[in-house]
Amino acid sequence: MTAQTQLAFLGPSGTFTEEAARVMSGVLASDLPGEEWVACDTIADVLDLTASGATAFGVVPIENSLEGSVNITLDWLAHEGGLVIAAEAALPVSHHLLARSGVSGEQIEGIVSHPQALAQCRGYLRNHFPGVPQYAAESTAAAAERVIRDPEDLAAIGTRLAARIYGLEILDSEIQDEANNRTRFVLVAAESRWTEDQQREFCRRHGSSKTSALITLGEDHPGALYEVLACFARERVNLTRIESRPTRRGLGSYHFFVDMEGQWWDPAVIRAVEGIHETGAAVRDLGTYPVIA
Ligand SMILES: O=C(O)C(=O)Cc1ccccc1
Repeated sequence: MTAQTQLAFLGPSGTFTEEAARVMSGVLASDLPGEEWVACDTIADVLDLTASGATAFGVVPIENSLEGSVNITLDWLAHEGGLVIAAEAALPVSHHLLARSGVSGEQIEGIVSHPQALAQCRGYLRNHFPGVPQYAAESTAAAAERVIRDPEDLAAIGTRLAARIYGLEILDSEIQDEANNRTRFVLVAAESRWTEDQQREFCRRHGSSKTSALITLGEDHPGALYEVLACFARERVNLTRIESRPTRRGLGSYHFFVDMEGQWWDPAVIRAVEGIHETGAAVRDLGTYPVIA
């Protein structure tokens, strides 16, 4: 099996990320490798494997409508480098409470899940399981696996599919605090193999496109961010998201993730990027890609 046929995702089987990968492979069809999918233990493992070329693509969560950014993903993209976004899908996320068969709600000694899932059910857990300890897992399906083998009577928050795969019962369903809970997932590929030509072809075949960039301001001065944003405004490039993350160079030092409508090679985007460089800021292309769901 070569890397060209492999897709890495946050596993084990039964995660939301796997669901997103399945939706992406349905839409992208022959453009995605169908032969071998690799379940990884952590988001960082998915990104490492894909950046190293061991797998052709990776799928990870990047943002949730209730909890905001998945910082591990953003920080990896900023600090490790070598990956670009090849596609995006935003999917509804419903959480369920899963326990071993025969274990009732009153017996639950702890709740385990991915931190984003615990956070998205914060109100429910406060009302129904006050004082019950919560444990973080690398994914919702890893949490379901833990419920099977842990000597304590734990419950996991996870997908219906995880309940089936791991033989757990659904104690309660749709327990997320907001009905309209959505998560954005991204398909990533190594920058060295996912060239601009491939990005152009992918967008041509799969429609609407969006561009992500990482902006690092130059020397600190009043209006530095304003000057950068003015470049987009001047060229009428519409931003759909701006998110700051620490650069790790000390308190008060940030870089900015920006999503925009349009393509990296559009004349207006090219002019905006040139203008940003003139302000002393650095801009890194994180990919132009189709939004498929
Ligand atoms: O843990 C999972 O199943 C994931 O795919 C990560 C995640 C967790 C919570 C909401 C969306 C994605």
